[in-house]
Amino acid sequence: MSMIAAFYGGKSILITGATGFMGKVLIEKLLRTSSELRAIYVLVRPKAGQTLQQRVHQMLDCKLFDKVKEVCPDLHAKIRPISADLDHNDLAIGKEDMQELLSCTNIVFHCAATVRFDDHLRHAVQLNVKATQQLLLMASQMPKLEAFIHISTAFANCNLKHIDEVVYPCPVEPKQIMDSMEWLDDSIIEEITPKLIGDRPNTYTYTKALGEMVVQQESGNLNMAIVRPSIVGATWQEPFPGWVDNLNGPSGLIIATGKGLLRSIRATPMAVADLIPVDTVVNLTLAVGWYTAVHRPKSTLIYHCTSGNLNPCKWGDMGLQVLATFEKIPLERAFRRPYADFTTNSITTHYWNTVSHRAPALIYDFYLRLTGRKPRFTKLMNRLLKTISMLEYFINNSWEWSTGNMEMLMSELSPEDKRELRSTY
Ligand SMILES: CCCCCCCCCCCCCCCCCCCC(=O)SCCNC(=O)CCNC(=O)[C@H](O)C(C)(C)COP(=O)(O)OP(=O)(O)OC[C@H]1O[C@@H](n2cnc3c(N)ncnc32)[C@H](O)[C@@H]1OP(=O)(O)O
Ligand SMILES: NC(=O)C1=CN([C@@H]2O[C@H](COP(=O)(O)OP(=O)(O)OC[C@H]3O[C@@H](n4cnc5c(N)ncnc54)[C@H](OP(=O)(O)O)[C@@H]3O)[C@@H](O)[C@H]2O)C=CC1
Repeated sequence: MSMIAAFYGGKSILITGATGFMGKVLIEKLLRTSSELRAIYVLVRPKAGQTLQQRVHQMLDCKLFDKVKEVCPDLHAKIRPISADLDHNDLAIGKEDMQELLSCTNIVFHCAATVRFDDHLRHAVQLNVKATQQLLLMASQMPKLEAFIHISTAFANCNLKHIDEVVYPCPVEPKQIMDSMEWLDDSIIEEITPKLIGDRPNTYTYTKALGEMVVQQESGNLNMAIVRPSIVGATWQEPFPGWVDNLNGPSGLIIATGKGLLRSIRATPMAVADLIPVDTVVNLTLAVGWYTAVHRPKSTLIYHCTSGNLNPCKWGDMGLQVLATFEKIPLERAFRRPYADFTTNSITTHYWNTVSHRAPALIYDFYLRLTGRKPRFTKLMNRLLKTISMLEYFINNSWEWSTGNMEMLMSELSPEDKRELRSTY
């Protein structure tokens, strides 16, 4: 058994964001490789009319957990759902649940966040800043806590071209931002949001940077680390290649290309596409948890989980690979033959959006109306173009992330654990 997997044996682990894309892969890896762990507490909010037990059962029923069920038949017993809602200042955790979390938790992985780029600043601050502060307060009352791992994003400081593994201060202190959200009304917050986020593209990257400042300022004596993944895509190898469960980041646009919906996108083909498979992010995150607990660094270390300076790929190459893949393995019921190209200026982008996106959607919806069916392509195309407008910033810029801490961590790993992590770089 790997040194890292053995470390988690007997441990009680608290995961926020467990029902999310990364959270599911984190749980799967822990259960598959450290089945001797004591318990995984998952903070889950009741959603879409489902109880948290129903949500957890539905989560464990997905294909991702097929392999785990072979090696960890009692996986349902290992998972302890805890009702919580990070939209509430007290996280809406019941008294008894809170007592158990405080008394038992050895490791915290804080993955929960709003990852929407267009979230209202009030909500983004609540989830990505205030909830982090609340969890740090909880962690400070955990006598058995060995490590608290905060998942941020490599784009928290995307307003810089070169980003080191340090926490960069934001112009306004997180406490002032959180306090102002208590009394400003939504319309005023909307008015001042552009000034507050400054040269960051959205509330997501801004509030992830604020969350890092809270970790730095309010972690006290906690044994902390921050992991900054870049653009997280489908699984590379574990538990099987190609698993993804959302349309975020590249996934939605790749599928839209395969369906023949996306025909052109404004991108800089020579810009670095810093993509990282979700299982690599999880492997690094578990290694960070182990290293932080065992070696107890003197300060909060930040680890860039990025590929750009170790195994660079350009958007142009990625686009060609996407098209070649769909040539070989076409998606079912495609709207058109997959073909897409990059545009590099606003005029050609506007032209191709009209000719290749809006017009065909209008024509097809007209046909659907004529044949008595509900039109839907114009709405879908508008959403796709809105998504692209949000993502364009990230595919027309390049960043350089230092990876000293990540490479130091790799040097501390056993050959077996190193192989798991190096499989991607
Ligand atoms: C030349 C060849 C080209 C080949 C193509 C390859 C191009 C790849 C480009 C990849 C670019 C990737 C850049 C990513 C950068 C991320 C950087 C930061 C990473 C992080 O740290 S956080 C994780 C990333 N976060 C996100 O990606 C969130 C971004 N999304 C949003 O913020 C919202 O989805 C958005 C964009 C504001 C849209 O909101 P909204 O209109 O409200 O839509 P919903 O999200 O509610 O979804 C409504 C509806 O649409 C479906 N949907 C969502 N996304 C997509 C999509 N990308 N494509 C198609 N359809 C999509 C969704 O399923 C919903 O459907 P319903 O049926 O449920 O209504
Ligand atoms: N995906 C990516 O490309 C990248 C992600 N990251 C970071 O990784 C982490 C996980 O991201 P990812 O898995 O993609 O995100 P997802 O959107 O897939 O998951 C977000 C998780 O947070 C939970 N959550 C959201 N709001 C609440 C709430 N009010 N109360 C309780 N839980 C809540 C969600 O629960 P529910 O299921 O109930 O909605 C879900 O489990 C985030 O911190 C993100 O910033 C960093 C870099 C890249």
